[in-house]
Amino acid sequence: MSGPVDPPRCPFDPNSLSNPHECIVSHMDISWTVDFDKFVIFGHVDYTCKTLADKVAILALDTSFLEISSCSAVNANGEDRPLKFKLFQRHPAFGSRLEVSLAPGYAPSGSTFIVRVTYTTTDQCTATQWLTPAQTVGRRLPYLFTQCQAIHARSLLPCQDTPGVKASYRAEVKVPQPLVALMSAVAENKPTQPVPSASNPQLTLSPYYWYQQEPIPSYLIALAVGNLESREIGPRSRVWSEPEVVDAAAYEFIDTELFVKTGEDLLTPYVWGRYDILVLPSSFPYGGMENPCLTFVTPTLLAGDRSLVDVIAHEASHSWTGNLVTNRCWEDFWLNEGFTMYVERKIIGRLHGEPARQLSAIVGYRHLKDDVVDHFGEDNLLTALRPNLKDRDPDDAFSAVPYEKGFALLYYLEGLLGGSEIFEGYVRHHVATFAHRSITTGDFRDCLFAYFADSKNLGGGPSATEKLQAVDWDRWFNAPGMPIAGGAFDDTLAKEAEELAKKWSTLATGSATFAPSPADVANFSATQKMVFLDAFDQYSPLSVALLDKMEVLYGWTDVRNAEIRFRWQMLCLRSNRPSIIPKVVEFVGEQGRMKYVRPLYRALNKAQPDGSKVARETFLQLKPTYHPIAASLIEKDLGLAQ
Ligand SMILES: CC/C=C\C/C=C\C[C@@H](O)/C=C/C=C/C=C\[C@@H](O)CCCC(=O)O
Ligand SMILES: [Zn+2]
Repeated sequence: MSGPVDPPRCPFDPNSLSNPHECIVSHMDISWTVDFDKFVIFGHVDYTCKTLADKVAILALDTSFLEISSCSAVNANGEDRPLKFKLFQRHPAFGSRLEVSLAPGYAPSGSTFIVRVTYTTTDQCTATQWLTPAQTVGRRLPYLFTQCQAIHARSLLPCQDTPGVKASYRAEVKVPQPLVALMSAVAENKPTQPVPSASNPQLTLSPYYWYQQEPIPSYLIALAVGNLESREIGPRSRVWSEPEVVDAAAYEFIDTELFVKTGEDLLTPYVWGRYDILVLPSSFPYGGMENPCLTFVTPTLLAGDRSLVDVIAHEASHSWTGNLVTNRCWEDFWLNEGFTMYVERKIIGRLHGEPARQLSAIVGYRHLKDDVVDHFGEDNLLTALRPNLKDRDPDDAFSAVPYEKGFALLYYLEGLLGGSEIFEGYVRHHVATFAHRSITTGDFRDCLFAYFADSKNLGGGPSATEKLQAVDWDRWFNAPGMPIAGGAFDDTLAKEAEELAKKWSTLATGSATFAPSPADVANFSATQKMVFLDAFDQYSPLSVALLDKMEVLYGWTDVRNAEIRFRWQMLCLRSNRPSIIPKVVEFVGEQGRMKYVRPLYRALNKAQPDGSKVARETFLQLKPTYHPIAASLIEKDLGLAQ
């Protein structure tokens, strides 16, 4: 371990310590063994590299909490010869730069060569969560899954951990029988020969082979190992999960092909071959993760009535925006998520009509307001569409901003430039132009200007170019706070729910003649119920007596839809309704999706009289069950860590 604490950075990515501007990795051959006795993955990776300059002396890779055993150069016959390497002192957020010395004269500009790094993960690695059998649904076998976005891939394998670099990969993964290994790639049909484990004579290892032929950024490398079974749900789709939930998952996600097909109709052909879904154990920290060929999702989507499948529309949309056209660094994350929200809502519009697209945008705008106004604060520079992430862990900046402010910008441009159909053509052009590339916000803007340069007049008045020149781009990209335009959506489907909330709030003042009954919400869709619960944000907190009455009439507490359950619990916490506390403790104990657990812990922490004590005690007890990313962020939210 040597070198400065402030090591050299990638010139186009403040969150990477690698050197792809000098020496770029274009392919990785991964060879891993998964060891559930020691909770480590060990093996080696062969990197196919190309030098982009003369006299390049090193290949620099990102690592985080990895133990590096050796580095070597591999020749065409597969023989390797040792190379010197240096692991830098750890940077607190970005890990340890690994410098592999290339022999002098070894790599003149443009030459390609293979470097092998042999290593093992450790118990501090943040990309992996190892679950004991007791933490799985079946309670019989252990489970491992990875989550690499944003900068956790470096704790799974040494890599150029920047979305600005894309590489294909092949993998051989050995796992103990009878576990199954899945990756973000297409399975390779090879005869598999089980082998005895070198460290545990009782174990036999099964090898699994995967190939991702499309170059992808490191954050899309994914692995899951567990007792996994699948059901076919479409011509290119299977759903995978533990056997106990696989039929429920197949029921919930049966419409998956509709989303992928609509994405193709809107954009360009689907390039990834498979679109499979893996339903993870309940500690999975996100709603979904767009790992190519194999979307990872939380089991909180299993509402039993397909009411939360918009997340699949979202993850499928990433097949184009994010996975094919990728943000160059995490400061441009809105290009991934804003575009994906736009495409997701176009899919919703095509399948369920324009009012449904508008309703989804209304829910999203409210979510943005919660994060910008109530959580981060309107002056917080992290609420800029393009935040400065120098020396910042991207996880600390995560919010609804790149999603919903990004959507707001695109929706605003849609209105400015001739409406939904015309703008759809531009989004298709954006995807076709930038496919397989990693782009910046500047690339986006240049392409937009170029596409509309020929459109003289869209709907009267100034030309498209004049309209685009008048946009305050600097404010859109760099100013904190709510978007400078947007928020005005068609409320055909939201009105009734918002009016119902208003009636309840007038009950609070004692001036109303309104007599609520279960019939009020009987015909509401799940999304309308969300709008209803969200709408109370604009009114004073309801009394506990009124919430008790609402509970009796509408029965929110035991609802299975996690979005509704979450909103109801937040509403009750805001009013310090004591009977909700055990329900909140139960909910944060049965799943670890950050979208729910983080705001719930924060609200519990503020609840009177002793919410803060309950929040801290509950968290400390549940911490070992949470994903490392979730545990570390909740710890900061509760003021238990910096
Ligand atoms: C402006 C924000 C700047 C940087 C953030 C960069 C990366 C974010 C990173 O920390 C990880 C994000 C992972 C997201 C995965 C899935 C989400 O789409 C899930 C959304 C929430 C949910 O539905 O549970
Ligand atoms: Zn997304």
